[in-house]
Amino acid sequence: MKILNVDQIRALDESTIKHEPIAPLNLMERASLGFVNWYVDHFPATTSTKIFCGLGNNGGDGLAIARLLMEREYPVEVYVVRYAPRESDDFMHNHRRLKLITEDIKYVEFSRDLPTLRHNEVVIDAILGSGLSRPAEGIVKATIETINRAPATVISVDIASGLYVDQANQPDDVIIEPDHTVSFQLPKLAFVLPKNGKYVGNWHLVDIQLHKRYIDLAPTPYYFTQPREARLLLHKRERYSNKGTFGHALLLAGSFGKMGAAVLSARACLRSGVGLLTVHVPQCGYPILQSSVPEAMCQPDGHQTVLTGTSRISSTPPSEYSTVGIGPGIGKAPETLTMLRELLPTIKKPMVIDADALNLLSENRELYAQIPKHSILTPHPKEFERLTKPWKDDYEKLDLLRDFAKTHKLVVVLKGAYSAVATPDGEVHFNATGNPGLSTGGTGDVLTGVLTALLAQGYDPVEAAVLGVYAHGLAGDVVASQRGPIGMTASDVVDALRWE
Ligand SMILES: NC(=O)C1=CN([C@@H]2O[C@H](COP(=O)(O)OP(=O)(O)OC[C@H]3O[C@@H](n4cnc5c(N)ncnc54)[C@H](O)[C@@H]3O)[C@@H](O)[C@H]2O)[C@H](O)CC1
Ligand SMILES: [K+]
Repeated sequence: MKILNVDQIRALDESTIKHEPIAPLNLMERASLGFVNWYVDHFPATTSTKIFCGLGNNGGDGLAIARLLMEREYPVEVYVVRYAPRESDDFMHNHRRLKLITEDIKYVEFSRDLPTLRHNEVVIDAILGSGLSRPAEGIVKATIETINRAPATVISVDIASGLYVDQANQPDDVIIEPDHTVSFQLPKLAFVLPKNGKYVGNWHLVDIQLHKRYIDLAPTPYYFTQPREARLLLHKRERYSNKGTFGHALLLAGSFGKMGAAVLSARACLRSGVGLLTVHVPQCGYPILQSSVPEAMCQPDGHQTVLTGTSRISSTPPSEYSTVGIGPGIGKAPETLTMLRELLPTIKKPMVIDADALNLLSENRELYAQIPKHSILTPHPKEFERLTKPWKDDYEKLDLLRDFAKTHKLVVVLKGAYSAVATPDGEVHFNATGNPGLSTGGTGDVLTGVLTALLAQGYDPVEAAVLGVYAHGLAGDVVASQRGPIGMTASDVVDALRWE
């Protein structure tokens, strides 16, 4: 599913009006009805509902929503925040329609006009929508502050008032902090950026049949992966396949005290359909890996506690495996850096690079050019900062991410809420699955194992990253639903991986 920018959203609106064709007022009615259907599904008709409307089309939506809820006998109060002398045409039209069914529309010009908001009521925020062009001030600001202080449940129409659709807010901007955002048809970039969490709440999309052809043709680097889209990437397993069909992966992982990372990664790799797996570990890890992951072959390093290289031990060079995954628990010993230095130029296929392998790279940036093109890197934000440089907000981080992936022709999975998969072409695919329970030790090692397995099976690296991140997050969601997010461990996530 595409994520469009604010100009495209406006043009999509116009394109729908022109091509369907539909009168703007009827499109507003359709959007408002979509919101109301969602609302009716979530809140009973006894819910005391206060709707705050601005003077533009977001406010127009609010007025239409008020009328539609009144028709359904919800106890509704309407507050129009009068911050400017002019209203939009569709606002005015809906204002007239609402006045036909109620005399009781309240106007907020000064703070004293604001009502007291209680915990057992719902506030619908229809003050400002995608038309936001400057920070909230004056009575708009005072209204937003009053709503944010209130114990009421808050639901924003389309987007929280004060939040920009696709550009950074300033730290002192006043923005609604909703419990839910009910938006129209397509997600907005602001919804998937981690720092905006409290300005978005739980977000939901209602389909208002905007012009499909416009959406299909609209150029955008940003996508939100829906479950259906991720599942389409899954390869079917042929009936007459054998373990050779699914590749032979080499995983370089572990060091003294960090063998758990190797075990988790290996187990995840095997649970993700790899045909054969060889794990290269320091000698101290040999009995650990052999006994805890009997399905994997184990190759001990020449060194007791850290990884130094495969060449003295094995006659099969890493380049002969279907793919190589490196990083979980390897530490940053000088010998391990030497190994990485020697390894990278020999690998001609995309590989998976994680954790301390990324840290070693960031401390030796001349190695970036040696990373096989289209390899998958899986940094968390701190690791990504080390690979690049600090950023001032999520939008700058996103630019850095796209730039880095494009410049080095890599697939970069920036982990976090809505993990972002950046492609060598400069696209970014935001992932829908996952929950805060995944912020626990070892889940990153699990992801490395998953991605290594997918590359070994011949998945295209971008598809592997999108599908792998989706499946990993989904496994986390399954665990969270069964035992709650707090007690979740990385081993649980491995066991919950499913491919169907
Ligand atoms: N695209 C769709 O899918 C549909 C969207 N709808 C709704 O329309 C709004 C966008 O409406 P618009 O009139 O363009 O903008 P706003 O209502 O957000 O703002 C009105 C107006 O206010 C001015 N303004 C901007 N910033 C401020 C500020 N900080 N303080 C005061 N005033 C400000 C500016 O001049 C704006 O033009 C969208 O969100 C949906 O809710 C349609 O109803 C249906 C289809
Ligand atoms: K709003």
